[in-house]
Amino acid sequence: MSPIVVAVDGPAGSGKSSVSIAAAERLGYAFLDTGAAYRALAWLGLERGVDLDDADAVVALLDDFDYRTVPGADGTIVHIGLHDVTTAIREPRVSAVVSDVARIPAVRSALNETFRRLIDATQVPGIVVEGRDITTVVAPDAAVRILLTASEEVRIARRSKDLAPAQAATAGQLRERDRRDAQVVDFMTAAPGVTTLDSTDLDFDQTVDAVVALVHERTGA
Ligand SMILES: Nc1ncnc2c1ncn2[C@@H]1O[C@H](COP(=O)(O)OP(=O)(O)O)[C@@H](O)[C@H]1O
Ligand SMILES: Nc1ccn([C@@H]2O[C@H](COP(=O)(O)OP(=O)(O)O)[C@@H](O)[C@H]2O)c(=O)n1
Repeated sequence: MSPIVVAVDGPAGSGKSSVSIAAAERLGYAFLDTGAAYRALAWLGLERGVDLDDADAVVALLDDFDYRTVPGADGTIVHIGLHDVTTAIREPRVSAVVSDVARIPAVRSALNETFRRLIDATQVPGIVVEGRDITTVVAPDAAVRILLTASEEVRIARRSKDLAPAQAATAGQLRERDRRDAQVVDFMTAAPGVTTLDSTDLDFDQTVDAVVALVHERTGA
């Protein structure tokens, strides 16, 4: 049977990963972080010294992109081949170039196929899938579709808290990544049928509660 899909989109630092992981745990659902795959491909490109502005060269990386994920205690453990890249893909040097990889249409369609396969293979009743175009492109028929937002100021403050001072991403970097990503997919306005959840004035637990409540409301479960 197809799993219940909870699709969550939103800009950087809105809480998509952390809130989705906690909501999935409460619901007994699986969790899929689609951004991790874009980050892993960008990491591989950097590792191989590929010019990420060269779309053909980036697409060629897909032939040799042995992407594997395993659920971990704090989120997804990401491997490329035998390499554990879980931490490396979150580094600012990857955040700085991931949008270059994500803007290539052939990359998006290949990764979307992977995401749909992973969703179909879900062994539990549901899966929370988070990214930028899940409600609109990857799973537009999802039972629950949420746009998770928060003011830019709050998103930057939340994100800076996660990074070591030496790594602190500037407000400018986050703003620039959102600006470039928004040229490819619209994750700032809710598509028809998508519920906007603004977490600016909600704490973490309140945000998770709101997602779980919406899932119960929409699925009757
Ligand atoms: N409603 C909230 N209130 C306070 N902190 C939050 C809230 N939602 C998320 N956070 C925190 O903000 C940070 C960024 O969240 P994250 O899940 O990485 O965002 P995204 O995946 O959208 O980039 C994390 O430290 C997370 O724990
Ligand atoms: N569905 C998705 C998910 C991520 N992405 C790209 O992948 C990057 C990293 O996504 P992410 O979800 O890890 O980013 P954060 O919001 O966690 O910082 C984004 O900046 C986008 O360029 C995308 O294009 N489409």
